[in-house]
Amino acid sequence: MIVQTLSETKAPVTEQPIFELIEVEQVFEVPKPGRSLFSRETVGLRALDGVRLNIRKGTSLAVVGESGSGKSTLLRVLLGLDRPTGGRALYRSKPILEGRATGVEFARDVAMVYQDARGSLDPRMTIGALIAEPLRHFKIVPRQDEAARVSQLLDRVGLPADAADRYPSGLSGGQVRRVAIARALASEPSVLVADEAVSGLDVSTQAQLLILLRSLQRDMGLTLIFITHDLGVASFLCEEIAIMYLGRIVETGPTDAVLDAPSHPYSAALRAAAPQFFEPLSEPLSGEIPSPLNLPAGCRFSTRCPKVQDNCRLKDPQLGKLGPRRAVACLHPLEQQ
Ligand SMILES: Nc1ncnc2c1ncn2[C@@H]1O[C@H](COP(=O)(O)OP(=O)(O)OP(=O)(O)O)[C@@H](O)[C@H]1O
Repeated sequence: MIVQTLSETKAPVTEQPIFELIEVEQVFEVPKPGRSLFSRETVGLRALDGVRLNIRKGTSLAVVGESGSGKSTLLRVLLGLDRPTGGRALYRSKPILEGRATGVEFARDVAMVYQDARGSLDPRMTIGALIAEPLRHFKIVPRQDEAARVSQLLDRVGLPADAADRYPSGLSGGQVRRVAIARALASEPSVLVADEAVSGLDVSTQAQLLILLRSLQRDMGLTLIFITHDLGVASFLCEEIAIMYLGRIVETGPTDAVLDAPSHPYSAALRAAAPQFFEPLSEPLSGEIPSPLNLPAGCRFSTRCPKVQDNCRLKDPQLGKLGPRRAVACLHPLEQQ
């Protein structure tokens, strides 16, 4: 099987991506392991390493990977919370700036639903005031129309209008997530970024929230970027998937195609580890993800890969095109049926 590197491939022209990550690196200086108490020696921890990703406008993308694979770091770069130490991160073809410098337009257009929804809401404010806050901040509607817009937003996320007078402490976990979604939608964003937005809830509440998020994404034409550990969630919610391992994207493409016939052994192992959704195809993953302070030589998955071959320990595979909208970083990708 021939795998070209992306830079060699002339992809057919599609719509302009809303986000582009070009060889993005994020290196954190951390205390050197085993240093003496008084030493200030540091080493670079490569949380993101040569990440290349185009996110098309209006798509839904799941970013999946084990703990420590770099999902949250990627998200912080996309949100302009951290500036990458290398490469380029673009939003609508312009560099993403950091913090306040991202500007009002970016803050309005790219909304976030945090994993800790309850913690992200001020417990002293009513739900109505919490949702009105971004309406006012971004001057979305005149003051006299705020209450009506709050009711509309509550209705859109499946909460009754009288929820506006309640406080976060009076709501269930699922209801609080709905409030966080309503608040994110208040600024009329075109991008919604959600970090494990349905984790830690019972299965039926999770299902209701996933149905809500899917209908919002489709009806409003939102670009949805969804971070999750759960392949079942990714497959239900997202048209596209990017699978991360140790700071790299190792496989990306349409979710159904990737999950039906994974090309990277890591993707296959993740799928095999989700028996509630899939028939096991290959052996589940064994061992821990290595430390990013001590990256394996060659392919970084080589220490755990059931298909490892000699050259995998020597050569570091780059993400290469595998077909239309599909790419994989593996020297010996699994054969596609
Ligand atoms: N501010 C930081 N300083 C130092 N190291 C960091 C920092 N943020 C993240 N890291 C390290 O970068 C690597 C990637 O972390 P990240 O939180 O992005 O992973 P993740 O895939 O989101 O994990 P999880 O699913 O557990 O949230 C980890 O080794 C983590 O310890």
